[in-house]
Amino acid sequence: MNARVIDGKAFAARLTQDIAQAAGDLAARTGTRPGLGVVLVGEDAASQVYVRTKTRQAEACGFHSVQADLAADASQAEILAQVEALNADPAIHGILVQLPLPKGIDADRVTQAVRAEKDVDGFHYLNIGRLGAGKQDQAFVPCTPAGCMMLLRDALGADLSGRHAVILGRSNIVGKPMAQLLLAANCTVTIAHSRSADLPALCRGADILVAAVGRPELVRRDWIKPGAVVIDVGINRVASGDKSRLVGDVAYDEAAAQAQAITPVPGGVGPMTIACLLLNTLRAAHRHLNLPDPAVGTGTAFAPTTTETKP
Ligand SMILES: Nc1nc2c(c(=O)[nH]1)N[C@@H](CN(C=O)c1ccc(C(=O)N[C@@H](CCC(=O)O)C(=O)O)cc1)CN2
Ligand SMILES: [Mg+2]
Repeated sequence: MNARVIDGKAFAARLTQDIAQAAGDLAARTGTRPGLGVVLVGEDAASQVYVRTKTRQAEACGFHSVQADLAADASQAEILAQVEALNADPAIHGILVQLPLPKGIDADRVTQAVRAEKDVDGFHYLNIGRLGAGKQDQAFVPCTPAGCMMLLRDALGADLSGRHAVILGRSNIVGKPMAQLLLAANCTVTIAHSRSADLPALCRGADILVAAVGRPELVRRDWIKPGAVVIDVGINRVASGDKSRLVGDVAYDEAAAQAQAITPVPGGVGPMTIACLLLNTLRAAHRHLNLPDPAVGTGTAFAPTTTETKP
């Protein structure tokens, strides 16, 4: 088999265009531009790139955007004061604090300080709870899993019912919310992690395999059921001669020989994370104005299935 490449970069570009259009419509109708506030602490090179991309793309969509850069040795009180200032700013509808935060800072304390209605990362316990209770339409869903769902539906169609989804990794940012979203889509869900017995055998049972463990090329050819769809969330920088290159959690060439469809790294899930952040910010602005969520991200290729609520 030669897998179809799921082009997350192109998908994200189309979605971002729709977001820009909807932001323009909102501004014309109400005079309100969606506002995004980003907090960056320290000088982690990758975080600087991600934050710059978020701010640049928000502005390209016509959003108002504010970026607060704090020194690596900023105190927890200083970071919390910055979050409070954005919470209080009526022009800001969405706030994110870029992770990871420097050692010594209580990341939970900081992420929980973001008001739930501005929590466009979906990290606030209220949003986590809404998602867990099957109320994702009222929640902000974390951006990476939201993007993975869109790519999955693009590959497999809107109805994922009955598929066996295996998620490698149980992080709060990806693995756990991904499990909730797949469950809401009526998949049978297995979460596998570092303590699970026989990871290759668990993965071989997957119609949908989502790898999010941060271990370069952990998933090999014989971990993949022929015809599976593979979503690679890993972004690992590895040495390559005297340079470095990015690889996912999946050995790409090996997996592409087995799978029906696969996301590349780079150019797969990563760009979707940023597009979904913009979409959450657009939704936050609509909710702030008591308007229904915009019909962006809900077209055929984006459409969620009805959630089965019976046990
Ligand atoms: N507050 C948050 N912090 C972090 C999140 C998040 O969603 N919210 N996710 C990651 C980092 N991240 C966004 O913040 C992110 C990571 C990667 C990409 C991306 O587009 N990657 C490219 C490759 C980039 C490269 O060359 O290095 C790709 O995969 O094509 C976007 C966003 C942790 N922190
Ligand atoms: Mg990627």
